[in-house]
Amino acid sequence: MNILEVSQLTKTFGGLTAVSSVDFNIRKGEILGLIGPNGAGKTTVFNLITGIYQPDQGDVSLEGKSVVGSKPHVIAGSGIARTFQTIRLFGTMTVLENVMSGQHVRSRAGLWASIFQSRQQKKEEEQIYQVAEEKLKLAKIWHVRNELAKNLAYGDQRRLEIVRALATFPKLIILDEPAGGLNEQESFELMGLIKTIRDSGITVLLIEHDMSVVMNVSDRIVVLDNGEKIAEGTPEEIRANEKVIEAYLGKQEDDF
Ligand SMILES: Nc1ncnc2c1ncn2[C@@H]1O[C@H](COP(=O)(O)OP(=O)(O)OP(=O)(O)O)[C@@H](O)[C@H]1O
Repeated sequence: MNILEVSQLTKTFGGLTAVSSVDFNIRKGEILGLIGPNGAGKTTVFNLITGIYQPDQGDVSLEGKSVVGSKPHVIAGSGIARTFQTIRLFGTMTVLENVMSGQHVRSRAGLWASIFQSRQQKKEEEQIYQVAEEKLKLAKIWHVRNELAKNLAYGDQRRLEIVRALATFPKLIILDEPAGGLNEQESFELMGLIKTIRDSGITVLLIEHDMSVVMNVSDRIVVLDNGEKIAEGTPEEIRANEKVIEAYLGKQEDDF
């Protein structure tokens, strides 16, 4: 069963076709890797899925319902969470506060309730705390919950970003280059976290340059080149695919 379906997706910028009639599906519960050499169209696809760009043609549907035309916050609210290439944490808040603040937008207690600290609000506050605790433990950064986010090691900051996204109960999480800037050990830990997320029932779309990470964690991989899908398959199939090898050899041999 598919959670997300991308069909005939096309986006042009002036005379340049950044994404051209791209089709792929993400199955419920899988880790799908989206890769391609520089300028292949990965970021554009990502922006089309999350509603930052509108496609010129084609469709994106979440659980059978088109999200094209919806604002990014509406798409986020319908169950697609994302992380950013650059870190966007609240540096002067603690780790725990960063996660809890992300969930407050979803809490139901209104203005009167907050003024009078109703029982309902206390209950919600407790639930928010419990979710934050559970997700921080999952990402193995619970022990630094009282540190300011800006004081965390780089790898932990990236994990915290993922936790913030997880705490909004997404059906699908899109990770945008999560291994960027990580050292080998941190990348290894990240791979473990991505698999743990999938095992907890959340579908993952992974957009990533680091080929060893993509090959290691993805159940399936979609490859873009010059805005077009050139291959789709298991990591083994992709590794042996002539078109993929050619696309990478022409551009960034070292990555492959
Ligand atoms: N806002 C924009 N305006 C004009 N051209 C754009 C815009 N965004 C992307 N492009 C162009 O579209 C093509 C695809 O770019 P995109 O950023 O989606 O590729 P990418 O696969 O994410 O590349 P990278 O791995 O380098 O981030 C490139 O030729 C790029 O220059």
